[in-house]
Amino acid sequence: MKKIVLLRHGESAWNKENRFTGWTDVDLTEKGIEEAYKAGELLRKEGYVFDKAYTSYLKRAVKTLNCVLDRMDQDWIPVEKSWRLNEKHYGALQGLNKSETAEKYGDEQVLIWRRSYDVAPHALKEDDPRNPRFEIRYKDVPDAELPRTESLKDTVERILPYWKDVIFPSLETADQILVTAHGNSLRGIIKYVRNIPDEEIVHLNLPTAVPYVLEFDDDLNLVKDYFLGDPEEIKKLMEAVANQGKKTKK
Ligand SMILES: O=C(O)[C@@H](CO)OP(=O)(O)O
Repeated sequence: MKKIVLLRHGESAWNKENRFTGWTDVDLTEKGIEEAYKAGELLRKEGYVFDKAYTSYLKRAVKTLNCVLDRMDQDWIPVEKSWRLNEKHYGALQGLNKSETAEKYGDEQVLIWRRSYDVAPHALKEDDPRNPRFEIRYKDVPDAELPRTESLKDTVERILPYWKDVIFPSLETADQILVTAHGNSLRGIIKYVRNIPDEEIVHLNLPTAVPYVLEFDDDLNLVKDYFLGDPEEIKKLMEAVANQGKKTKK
């Protein structure tokens, strides 16, 4: 059985402050580092031996991967980073507190911005210092491909070439692959792989640092997918993520 493990990064500074993050390069908190080590411990106990890992250009994902591999004593495996695995770009919402945004625009609107498939938040202006075109790390990405905001649909469209051409074909020679990325970039991958309808993807909330396993048969058909860990605890964590966009959450 071939496996791809998807892992959202551990808690970041802006997860803790409940701010829209997107492409902002915030670090892990102490708790986030602990969560990442815990995920590594779980994967080690379950006997995972990864052939290769993929991650984004954002340090919360990169550092989570490093903690996981450290705990598994698999620091040596090849790692490839791609901007295409970055979080959904949250446009002008980046930096704003999610509950305060819900106070201002309502829970419904925030849910649409956070979880709908094809609605994007307002775009960053061309001269906004947060515009990715000013960042050296994206210097090799054609400007037309650099987002100023994204819907999940846009995110899926920029991830898919990388998934189809690089990550998925690597299963032909590898048995176990780890992808460490972000809540929405991974929702996009799961939506594609499981063929989840647009209106149902609203309900999927990925908790931080809980491994999600995709199992494939020898013909690379998906046969099983599941979270690793205690289902009751994971359910609570998923609900907590959903509630981050509500007025009552401070
Ligand atoms: O702010 C973000 O970039 C994401 C992930 O933390 O948040 P949300 O869960 O609101 O999509």
